[in-house]
Amino acid sequence: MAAPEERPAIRVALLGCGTVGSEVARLLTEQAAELAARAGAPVELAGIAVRRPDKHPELPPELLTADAEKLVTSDDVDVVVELVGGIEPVRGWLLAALKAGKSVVTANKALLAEHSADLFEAADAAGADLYFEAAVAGAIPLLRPLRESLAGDRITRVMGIVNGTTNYILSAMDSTGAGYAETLDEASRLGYAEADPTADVDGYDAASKAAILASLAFHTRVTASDVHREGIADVTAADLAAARGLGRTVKLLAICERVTDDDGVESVSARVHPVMIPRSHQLAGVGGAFNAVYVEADAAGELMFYGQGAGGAPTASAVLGDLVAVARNRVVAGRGPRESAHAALPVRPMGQTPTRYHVSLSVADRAGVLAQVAQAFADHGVSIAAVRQSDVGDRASLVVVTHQAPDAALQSTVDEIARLDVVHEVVSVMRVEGEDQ
Ligand SMILES: NC(=O)c1ccc[n+]([C@@H]2O[C@H](COP(=O)([O-])OP(=O)(O)OC[C@H]3O[C@@H](n4cnc5c(N)ncnc54)[C@H](O)[C@@H]3O)[C@@H](O)[C@H]2O)c1
Ligand SMILES: N[C@@H](CCO)C(=O)O
Ligand code: NA
Repeated sequence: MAAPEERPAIRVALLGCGTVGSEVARLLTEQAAELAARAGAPVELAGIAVRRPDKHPELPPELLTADAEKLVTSDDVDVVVELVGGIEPVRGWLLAALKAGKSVVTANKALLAEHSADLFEAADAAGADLYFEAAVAGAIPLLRPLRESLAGDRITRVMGIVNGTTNYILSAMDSTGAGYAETLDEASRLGYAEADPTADVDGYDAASKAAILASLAFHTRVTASDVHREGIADVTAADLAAARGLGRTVKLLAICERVTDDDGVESVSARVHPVMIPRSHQLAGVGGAFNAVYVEADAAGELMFYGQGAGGAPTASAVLGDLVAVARNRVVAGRGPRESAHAALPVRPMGQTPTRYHVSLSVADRAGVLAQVAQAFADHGVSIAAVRQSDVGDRASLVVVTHQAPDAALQSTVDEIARLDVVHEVVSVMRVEGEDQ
């Protein structure tokens, strides 16, 4: 076999040269010799598509174009690296590239969470590769472990912090005691939240990632619309104070589970919502903009993946890893893993998903109140795990933590409790994960 530098180069079309793309372009140039040695052939930029080429004096003008559509099907291109983001027009470009036999590396979780089936089909038909490690948890190697290293195991659960912006905000609210709006303003001022933080704070970003994780973990097509989504905008300083009182904290978690019902029928549940977890839980110690994901599998047991989930260079690391994998496959005329959706499990609605609740109430401090509250739980078939009462003047603060019950039963219980005359205020309602110490 010829030396790597003597083999025909793998030619790369880079779409987008912003936060992540500019780091990919830099590393491709600076590490050209090492990348060639690892891939088995030189990996070279054939073109870079950006919205405004005149705004990029730092890039070689002969590589720049505003016409991504034309670049992706050019005969001179083997691999398309997409770092533009969003669904249209990117979906059309990538389908055209795959149909033309180009392999695709992308960091685009929004696109993959909606359209990975079409993209994989196009890749399969043309014998091309589709890699997307950077789309979930940035630099952290997580998707390839799920697709490859754990392909022989049976995964039962994937749970973690997959959005750095919301983790930063919740960590700050926990340490300062400040409210949500105030903390979001501060995060924006410091550059930890984007100008439009909607996709992060309302949980859309995490829900896309949950869909991708559930699809890979359970060999089932799961799209973003299958994921139950709640963001952090309704998390209050009172919620964090209630959590603190119980030795817990609040995190926005993506939780993907294989659920088996009493008849042995399996389904998949995927959800994103704020959760109270014990401070002793390893995810509680994940602060600031970091990401961490737990994977539980039958044979492997528990695995934890931790690191930087965003940022130009960390995300570019994952993109370049994929690019080397794709280049290696090209050099030996092979292919990476295809879509694995053979299990085709049904997706369980949130209402039927077993969860546990923490409910903090301000109630009248008189005989029979606790009995009325307990009766509401009993009426909905919800079993109570712990109750704590403390007196505050003529009122009492009542904290109830439940055992697992269908989420819909827990919701109806809380609705009924809120209507009881003896309940002055529902101070905080939140799902809980992890054992109490
Ligand atoms: N920034 C991060 O930390 C991070 C982390 C993980 C994944 N991602 C994903 O990576 C992708 C890129 O993110 P980013 O932060 O680098 O975005 P960015 O906004 O910094 O860069 C986007 C780039 O796309 C180009 N572009 C936009 N429209 C175009 C068009 N019509 N034709 C050609 N070029 C066009 C822009 O010129 C710009 O260079 C997104 O899918 C994002 O979700 C980003
Ligand atoms: N906006 C995302 C970037 C990584 O996908 C975050 O805050 O984690
Ligand atoms: Na990753």
